[in-house]
Amino acid sequence: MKTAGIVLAGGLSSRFGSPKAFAEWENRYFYELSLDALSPYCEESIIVTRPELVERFPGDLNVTTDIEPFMGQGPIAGILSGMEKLHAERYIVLPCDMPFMTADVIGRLLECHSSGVTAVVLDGKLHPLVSVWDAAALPDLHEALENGKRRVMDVQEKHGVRWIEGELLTEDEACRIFMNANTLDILEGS
Ligand SMILES: Nc1nc2c(ncn2[C@@H]2O[C@H](COP(=O)(O)OP(=O)(O)OP(=O)(O)O)[C@@H](O)[C@H]2O)c(=O)[nH]1
Repeated sequence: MKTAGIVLAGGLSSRFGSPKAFAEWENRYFYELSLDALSPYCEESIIVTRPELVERFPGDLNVTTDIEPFMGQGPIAGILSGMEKLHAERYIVLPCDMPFMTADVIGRLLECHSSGVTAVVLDGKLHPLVSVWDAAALPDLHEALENGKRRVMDVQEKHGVRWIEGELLTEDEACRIFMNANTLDILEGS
């Protein structure tokens, strides 16, 4: 079964103040850290970003933009666009703003996935973007966006999302690994 990775790297990064894909942690760009976490499990990965950022990525990477007419319509547009442009039977999706995500956690998430959609909940907080999707969800992503619905979770629920909780990682790990670097302050405090 072909598994592909999708790194969500669009959006405005308005809280962060500069494109989060090119924020750095220990001399690695965030997008590189996401690709590192995905690479052991994905034959190929694709980065879905804003048009003006495409040229900033190295030419040997698979980089694309949200498809029209859903450009910039949130993470759901990035997931749909990644699936449209890179064909696979299942996808591991990661936002580019979780720089401490590990390949080990992604491996455990994948092990928990059987069919439909699998995503993460930790301490009652949902992380719908850290997720595994069967390609069968693609028509429903389309339909949602065509109807102006942008909530990723609505599509996940339609596919009987399995929320993975304690089996994925310990409480100590969770806090840091699932840290969303939405602001520079959060990153600087790490
Ligand atoms: N491809 C794509 N990715 C997106 C889009 N909007 C957000 N993302 C990505 O989805 C993840 C979560 O994004 P958010 O933090 O909610 O939004 P953001 O636009 O990055 O940041 P803010 O402007 O501060 O809300 C990040 O990895 C973003 O890069 C979009 O319209 N298209």
